Amino acid sequence: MFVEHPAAGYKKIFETVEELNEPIPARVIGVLPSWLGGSLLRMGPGLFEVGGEPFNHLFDGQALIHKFDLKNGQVTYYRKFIRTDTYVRAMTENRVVITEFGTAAYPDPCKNIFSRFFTYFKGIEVTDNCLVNICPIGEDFYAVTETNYITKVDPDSLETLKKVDLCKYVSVNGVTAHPHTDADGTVYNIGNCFGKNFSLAYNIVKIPPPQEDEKDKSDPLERAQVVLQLPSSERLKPSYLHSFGMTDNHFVFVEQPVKINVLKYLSAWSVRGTTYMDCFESNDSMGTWFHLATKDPADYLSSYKFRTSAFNIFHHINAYEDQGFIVVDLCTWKGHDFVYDYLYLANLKGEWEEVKKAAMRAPQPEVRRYVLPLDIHREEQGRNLVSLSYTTATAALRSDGTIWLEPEVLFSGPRQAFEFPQINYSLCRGKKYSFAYGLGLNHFIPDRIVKLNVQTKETWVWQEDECYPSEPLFVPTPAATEEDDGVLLSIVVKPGAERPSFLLVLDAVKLTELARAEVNTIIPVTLHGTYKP
Ligand SMILES: CCCCCCCCCCCCCCCC(=O)OC/C=C(C)/C=C/C=C(C)/C=C/C1=C(C)CCCC1(C)C
Ligand SMILES: [Fe+2]
Repeated sequence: MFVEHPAAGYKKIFETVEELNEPIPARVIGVLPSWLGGSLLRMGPGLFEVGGEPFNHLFDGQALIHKFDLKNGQVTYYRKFIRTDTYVRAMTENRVVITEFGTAAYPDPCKNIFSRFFTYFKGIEVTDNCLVNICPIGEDFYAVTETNYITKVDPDSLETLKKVDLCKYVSVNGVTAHPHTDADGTVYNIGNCFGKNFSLAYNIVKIPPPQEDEKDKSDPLERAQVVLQLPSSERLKPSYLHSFGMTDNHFVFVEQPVKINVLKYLSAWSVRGTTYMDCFESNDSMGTWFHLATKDPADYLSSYKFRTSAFNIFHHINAYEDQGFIVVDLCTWKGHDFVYDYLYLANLKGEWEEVKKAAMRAPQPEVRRYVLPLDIHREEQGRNLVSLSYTTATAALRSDGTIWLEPEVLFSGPRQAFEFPQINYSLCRGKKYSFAYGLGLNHFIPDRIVKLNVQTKETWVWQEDECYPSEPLFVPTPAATEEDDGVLLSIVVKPGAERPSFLLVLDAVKLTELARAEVNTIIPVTLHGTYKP
């Protein structure tokens, strides 16, 4: 049975806060591991209205960067708004100037009709509101959303350094906020590309790391290149993509039935009041397609046509190769109805009974394992090709040459999502693993931290009354010998408390609390982040 939230304290995580002029000290309760020194950096929305106009969607608020510094058992907290064009112009003109994900900008009412006409047809002003994640590329840190604009920030001072247009380096319209990084520092990402003559594709981008022996100080982005193009299931409608999978030798791309209508997108900007959200539509017949490619050399495995029933997919948990199979663990939402339709702030900030009612209609979450055979023979039609002893996931070749996948359910609860997944990334990326950590969403409200053993399905939970946590990041103990030897870091908001937010430090083995570092300010919802040792 899930926890009820009749006091609706979660509303507080969707409210505007001010940035800080300097880091503030936190009060530490409990004992921080002596080895835990570094910075937890996280991104999220921090300004939910401007000039009296509200931002409508969870992904519209202006990007706020947060930092908890941990050093010698002491903790400080700091936050700054990123000086994106979107933010600076909103502040200067005291209105929404650039259209956000679910909020449209209107022409300046103070300008005369001719100047308004020309601003209107000046073209697309794509948002640089980098509220989704902060990612290292080489020695640099970038705050990112999913457009072609990323913003370089100083991870110490939180100053905004520069706006970077990825289109200047590679052919993409945007990339995900979830790149993968190899052990040698190579960064991979994937993005939509609306090429010339409407040739649509998903492009995989590779950014090699700085070359140490050459004392290479050049910008790694200068060496970025598209290494592979994956085809789109529909000519003018690429699927929305939020993350992808990477094993030691393969890329996994899951093409979901949530589509971007490119014609609508390109014409949207001349239709007053249109937002990115208006350009999505569901394909109710394609189901979900899996695409595989080899990594080095990057090559699309076009003869494998993996299909399954419709689901939304935002977060890959992990993927790995085992005995000729690719195992893909995903946080799914059943059906083709778009989950983002349920993330308008008016819904999330409702009274508890309304929040529950709205979530009843939304797609239902499930953590699933899919298994893709790499070695397929024509004569094997109809029978299950998956021979891994530890999974019930199946794959069967059909007469039309496609391979139909059925998943193994790793975690399921009605309207109880295991989302914002994390793993021991440095040890387990692309490899067989046991543990995933996630944020528990109760009718979309984050109210617990969950650990899931993906092999046994055992779960562990941290939960406290009136507490609203965020994505838990795993930090390994130095020289750890076990996969879960480390801590989880999560920012928790407890609205009624004397100090209403804290950095929570959990022992990742059983999710027992080691320490919390409390601050005297509300910290609004954060989406993703990184730990900088
Ligand atoms: C932390 C708790 C939050 C509380 C509720 C959360 C519920 C979540 C349920 C599902 C999981 C969803 C995870 C999504 C995570 C996330 O961070 O998403 C943010 C995504 C954003 C801001 C995407 C922006 C994308 C844009 C602006 C895309 C623009 C484009 C098009 C639409 C088409 C043309 C190309 C282009 C410009 C890239
Ligand atoms: Fe995400």
